[in-house]
Amino acid sequence: MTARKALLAANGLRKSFGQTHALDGAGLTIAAGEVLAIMGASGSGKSTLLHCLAGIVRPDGGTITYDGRDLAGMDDKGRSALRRTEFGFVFQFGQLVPELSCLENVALPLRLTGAKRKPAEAKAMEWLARLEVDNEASRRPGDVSGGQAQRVAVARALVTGPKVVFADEPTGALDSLNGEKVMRMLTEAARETNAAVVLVTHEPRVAAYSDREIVVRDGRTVDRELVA
Ligand SMILES: Nc1ncnc2c1ncn2[C@@H]1O[C@H](COP(=O)(O)OP(=O)(O)OP(=O)(O)O)[C@@H](O)[C@H]1O
Repeated sequence: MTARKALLAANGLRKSFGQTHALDGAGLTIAAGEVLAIMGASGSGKSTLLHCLAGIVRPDGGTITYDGRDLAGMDDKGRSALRRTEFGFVFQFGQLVPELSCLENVALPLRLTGAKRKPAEAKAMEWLARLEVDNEASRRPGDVSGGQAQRVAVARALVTGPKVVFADEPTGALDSLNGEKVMRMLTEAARETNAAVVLVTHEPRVAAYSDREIVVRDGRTVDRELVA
């Protein structure tokens, strides 16, 4: 457990899909700026836990508090506003809009919160440069490599200055060299901006970029240090 104040805290989370109990009492805390890895076997409930924490899925039971607010009890509108303004997302595949250029993709979250095109694209360009993909700015996601596309996705997740970045197997489709580069850049940028990162992965090498690891087993969470 961390001694720092929790930014995001979940307790006793339960979520079922029909007869499947995906979450069965899961809980965790994450502090501002902390990088937390959620590990566990396939089907153990990692993604469901991340989706609940990010306000994408509403749990059947349990509590989620984000920055003093009751996230689990918020309506769809409140949760979607929170996702737009406070959270960033990096998934394994498909999060970039194929019809837009890499630059337009990174500028999009800013445009959705009302920014004008020029300042949004200027800021997007800064983030593309930071992730070393500014040369791909005018290309479409389908015309760049998988590793480059994932770095564009990281730029898009961070451009709004989120408090929490949710990353679900962000390196799952990459070879190990590109995976390490994405992880290094994601965690460095998050640390510089004091964003917390909730990282779902089954790869120890990816989890090694975190400050702390928890393991999900049959829908329950266990601190890695307590696992034999
Ligand atoms: N939308 C859904 N409908 C039905 N069952 C679901 C749904 N989402 C998850 N499940 C089930 O809930 C359980 C937990 O799934 P979850 O995706 O959270 O596991 P995971 O640990 O992320 O797995 P993986 O590492 O394979 O992605 C699994 O048995 C899964 O089949």
